[in-house]
Amino acid sequence: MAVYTDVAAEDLAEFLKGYDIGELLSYKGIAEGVENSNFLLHTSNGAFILTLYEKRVAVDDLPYFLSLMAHLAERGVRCPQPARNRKGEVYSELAGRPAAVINFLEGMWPRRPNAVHCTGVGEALAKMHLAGRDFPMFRKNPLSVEGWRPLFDLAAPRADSVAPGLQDFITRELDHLEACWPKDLPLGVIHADLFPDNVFFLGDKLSGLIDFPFSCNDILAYDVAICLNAWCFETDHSFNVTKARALLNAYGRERQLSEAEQEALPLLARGSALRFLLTRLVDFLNVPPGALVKPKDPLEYVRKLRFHRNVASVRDYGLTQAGCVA
Ligand SMILES: Nc1ncnc2c1ncn2[C@@H]1O[C@H](COP(=O)(O)OP(=O)(O)OP(=O)(O)O)[C@@H](O)[C@H]1O
Ligand SMILES: N[C@@H](CCO)C(=O)O
Repeated sequence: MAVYTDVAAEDLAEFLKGYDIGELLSYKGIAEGVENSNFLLHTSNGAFILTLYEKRVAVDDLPYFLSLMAHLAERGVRCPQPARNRKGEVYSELAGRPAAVINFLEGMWPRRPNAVHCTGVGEALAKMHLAGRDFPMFRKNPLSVEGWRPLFDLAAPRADSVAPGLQDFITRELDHLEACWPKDLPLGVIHADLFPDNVFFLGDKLSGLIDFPFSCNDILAYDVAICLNAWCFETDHSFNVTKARALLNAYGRERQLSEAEQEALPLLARGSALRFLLTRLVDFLNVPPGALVKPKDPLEYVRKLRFHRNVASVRDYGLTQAGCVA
């Protein structure tokens, strides 16, 4: 359960007096997520989510992703909206952390994603990329290729305690990706963490996207690669090409991937696998004492990375050749 920071009832009640969202009736910590502390609030006006932003979220970045959520919603992308307090601010401070209240989104994230879910996420991702084209703010991705080595430095000395040879494996991968990372692919606003637990469905119909603190400006196809990793592998670690084809097809119907983007997919997927391997490894080695959180398995992403290293062409992702979908 991700509650790193506890909130006393009287502090929360005081904090909520600054908002016009009703009287606090109840609240509880949410048993999901690993990054931030989340609480479900019930007030006399309905249900809300309170987030206290933790280590990976800089206060200066809050206006970017809270404004992005408003921008996307105005363009038809379903996502929660930040509430404004009586001073007009979308975030303020609670229990010593930056905190925001957003509206509760109906739906459930899929515990066992199928090809229909993958179609939904491919379509929603492309629509988000298109809706982000006129978003005026800019945020560089701190977890893109330049950010990986500093992250690795935090974990390298203890990496082999997680799996023998891991330090060497990551070093070689990092050297390769830093040398070959693509420079000329289309850029835009990306979600950067669109995992199944961040996409809600009502039945088979996608009801919304959540969790924007990693959103930033980066290579659009990198976001597609993140989704391939997050949605298209089975629990036995095998790659499911039917799901990948569904995701890529649906994405392509809204925003066609260029030939260069398709050719770069295996490399982008390797990079995305390394990014999540590294953040998971750092978290695994540094669980804060007393935090109610179950760290995610870094080695899952070693397996995914190995898969992409052996990908010979985009056919392995369900694409017949650049520009055509099988
Ligand atoms: N707007 C919302 N409406 C309904 N439930 C929400 C909403 N936002 C968050 N949740 C609930 O809180 C859980 C954790 O939220 P979230 O994924 O944002 O946590 P996180 O720790 O910031 O992220 P993560 O570990 O996925 O990066 C979600 O799985 C969901 O159950
Ligand atoms: N989605 C991430 C955690 C939040 O960034 C992971 O599964 O490693």
